[in-house]
Amino acid sequence: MNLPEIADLHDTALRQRLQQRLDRKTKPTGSLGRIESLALQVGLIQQTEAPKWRSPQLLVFAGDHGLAARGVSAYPSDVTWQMVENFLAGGAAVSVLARQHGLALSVVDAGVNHTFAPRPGLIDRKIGFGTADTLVGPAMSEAQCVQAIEAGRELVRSLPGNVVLLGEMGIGNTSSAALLLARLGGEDLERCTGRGTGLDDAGLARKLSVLRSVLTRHREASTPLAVLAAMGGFEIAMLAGAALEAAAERRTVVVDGFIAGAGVLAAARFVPRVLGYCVLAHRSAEPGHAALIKHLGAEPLLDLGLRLGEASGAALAWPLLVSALTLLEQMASFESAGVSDRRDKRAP
Ligand SMILES: O=C(O)c1ccc[n+]([C@@H]2O[C@H](COP(=O)([O-])O)[C@@H](O)[C@H]2O)c1
Ligand SMILES: Cc1cc2nc[nH]c2cc1C
Repeated sequence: MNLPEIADLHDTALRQRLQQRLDRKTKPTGSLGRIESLALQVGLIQQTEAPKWRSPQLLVFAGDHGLAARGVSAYPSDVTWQMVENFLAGGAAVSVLARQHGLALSVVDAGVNHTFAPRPGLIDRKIGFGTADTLVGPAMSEAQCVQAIEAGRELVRSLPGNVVLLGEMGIGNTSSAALLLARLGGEDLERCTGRGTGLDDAGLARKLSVLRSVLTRHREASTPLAVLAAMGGFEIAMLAGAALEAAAERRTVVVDGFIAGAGVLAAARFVPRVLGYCVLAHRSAEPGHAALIKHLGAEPLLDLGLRLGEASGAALAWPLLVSALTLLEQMASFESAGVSDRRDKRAP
């Protein structure tokens, strides 16, 4: 597989200049908290003291999962294609948020078990009509997995802009994400597995038992590609490819929730530097996300109890990303505003 080169972000001189620029703004040092580290990160990604957003692209990768037939989700697989129709018709949460924030929304058919009529906003990169049942064999062949990663890369290459917001849709994909986290992150499966779309206690116990058997079934899969092929999904592999290409092109990568994060974890097992380009939009209510966030090494922007997916958290976080760069650009400095930057020596 062809993997892209991703530059490191260790330009210490630029980091210092960005930090100085932030520190000269009319505010107590560091008082804009996470917004400041965000502006600094994006400045390093864009290699400038004056970063700007251009043509943000909201991408929702959709795919079906053979394992869904095992009762690991509260909803049937048909919801995947039905929600894709809803995204395109403008009625889903992400459609509303994309409209509200003026974000270009593309829905990518990575492998939904349905044939869609072509239309604007729908990108056909179908690898298959859903993955195979990972309990009986690999979800996809390694060749299909490479095809999905490369399709994600090629897709980003074809889009304008310097920031992508990545999300997904796929009934059963919290199972894939949990399995990837367990195997690629070395976490206990119990810590990685949650209720997804809303399983009850019995459903959660069934899901855990199915996933335990899947992990045993694929205990021999050792390379990141083998693991992703065995237990991933078409939409997850394609999202991983999109993240890799975006980082290689110095685009900022805004990562939605638990499943999108698992895609980025897989991407990081191929090229670790991808993580420096990622902004985690939010902390998902799916319990495995806490462990995943540790592996991704970044502090999420929002913590709203979201567990929807479809890039809705990324779209909700977007105004914060806009604010970070607008503040860096437009806030007055102590000098320009004539505000004293000396701390009061009388303070204890
Ligand atoms: O992004 C998240 O953190 C998240 C957490 C729980 C569920 N989801 C969404 O719910 C679907 C997967 O849930 P499940 O129960 O079918 O595995 C899929 O379409 C995801 O977009 C998403
Ligand atoms: C209705 C519904 C909408 C979703 N959006 C993302 N995952 C979803 C799962 C369900 C079930």
